[in-house]
Amino acid sequence: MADFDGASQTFLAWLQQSGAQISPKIKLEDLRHAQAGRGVVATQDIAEHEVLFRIPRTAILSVENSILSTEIPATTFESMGPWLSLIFVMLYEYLNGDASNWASYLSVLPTEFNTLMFWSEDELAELQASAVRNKIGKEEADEMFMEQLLPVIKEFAGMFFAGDERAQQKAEEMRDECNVTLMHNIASLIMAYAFDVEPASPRKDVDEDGFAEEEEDEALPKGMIPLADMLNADADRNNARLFYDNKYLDMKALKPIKAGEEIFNDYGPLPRSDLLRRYGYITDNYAQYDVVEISMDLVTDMTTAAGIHSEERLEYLEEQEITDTGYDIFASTPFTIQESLSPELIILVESLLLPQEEFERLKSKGKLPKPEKITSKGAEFLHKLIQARSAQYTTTLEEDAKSMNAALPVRLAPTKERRYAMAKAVRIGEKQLLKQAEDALAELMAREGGPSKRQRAVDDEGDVEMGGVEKKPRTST
Ligand SMILES: C[S@@+](CC[C@H](N)C(=O)[O-])C[C@H]1O[C@@H](n2cnc3c(N)ncnc32)[C@H](O)[C@@H]1O
Repeated sequence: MADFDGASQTFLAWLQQSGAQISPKIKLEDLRHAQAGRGVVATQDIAEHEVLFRIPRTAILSVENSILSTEIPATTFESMGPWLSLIFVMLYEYLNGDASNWASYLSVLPTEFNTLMFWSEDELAELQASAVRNKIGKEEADEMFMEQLLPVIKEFAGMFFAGDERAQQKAEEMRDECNVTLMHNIASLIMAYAFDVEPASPRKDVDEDGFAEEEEDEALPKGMIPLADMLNADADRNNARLFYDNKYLDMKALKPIKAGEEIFNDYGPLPRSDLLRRYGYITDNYAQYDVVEISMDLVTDMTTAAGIHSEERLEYLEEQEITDTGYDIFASTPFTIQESLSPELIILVESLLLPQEEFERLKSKGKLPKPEKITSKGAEFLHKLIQARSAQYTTTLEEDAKSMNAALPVRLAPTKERRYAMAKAVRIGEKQLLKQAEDALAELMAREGGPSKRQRAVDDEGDVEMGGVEKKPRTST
């Protein structure tokens, strides 16, 4: 406890010496009793728009501020991209130990994680058929470290190991398991802590609210922003946000905050599966963003079994940017097919069900079936598809509900039990979405007069112009 609080105090003192201004109305709190590490808490009432702390850009742990950027060509960083470049720089700072400018900051960052990357096989198995299991990316990261990071470390070994005469040998030793683990730890830190840092001079490509396109955010340099990254998050409890200025970054209150309340940043509208993958925790407040994915492989199996698979039609749908590796069902309240079912999936199914003549007619006009008009055949097929997706999970929703252990709150359970419980909450959320979709489709079929009784004739009003599909963003991969 003393070490933990001592490290917090040393960190805050270092940050202030580095030019940060921290409001006396906040403190860094030990929230380990709630499995939330450190967090920032108000010690006095705070008004809306009040600045909670101000961090100079020079204190950001980034490529730009690292000594490596003065010694290593910009093209090397460009070829590595923002993520790998920051791993490279953080690795350098970690290996520098107490000599690093950021040593006091690095010592308050965790060395153990609950993110999916670090789960054992039996823990991951509790997620059952959740698509998030295919998005952990451990092997891809290993490959990136070996094929892109190690060659750069070797090339600049003299600089990276600060003139050590064993520099080349040390660069070779970066392949060792303990060093690869360190790379994974740093990558995990970046995933849960780093910010996409807006440049000092404002960009032209932001919208009226100051937000950039997602692809442009991806190209932004990543940086570790001390203290800004000590804020936890909990879906709709967000009460603070970081504002980018020329020389400083200001964390400001978005609403009045009472003394004793925790200060929360916004990690985004993440489904609980993704929250677990990136941040290693979940809360019920994120259930509103839950998603279940139906893979294209399953769609292909089912369309083949139904005798409606058509390469020619899939090619056309690919040209129209309808096909994907998977299709999401989103949470909605109240649940509706239109809000929750991926329009691309509906278009795909309806296109494969069309009589050839009808398909040819649409194709010749560059059109697609309308996603808001589901035929009875379409509903019947989607219903079967959803049942098949549910069957991919090894237990049913009812079985999960029966074995729910209410005795111990998730946040207090020992690590393994907590991971099991978090995985179970994720898979239950996904199964609930499937059940809601199944029920809504069954209702639609009943309304339409039973399976296949009525098939909508596609006319000119029944199709959409190219590009007329409003896409919801897929969950990140
Ligand atoms: C940006 S950091 C926040 C600071 C972190 N609590 C610490 O001690 O370093 C993100 C990490 O904080 C934890 N976290 C954030 N919000 C949380 C919450 N509402 N409940 C539990 N843990 C949370 C998770 O471990 C997450 O990966």
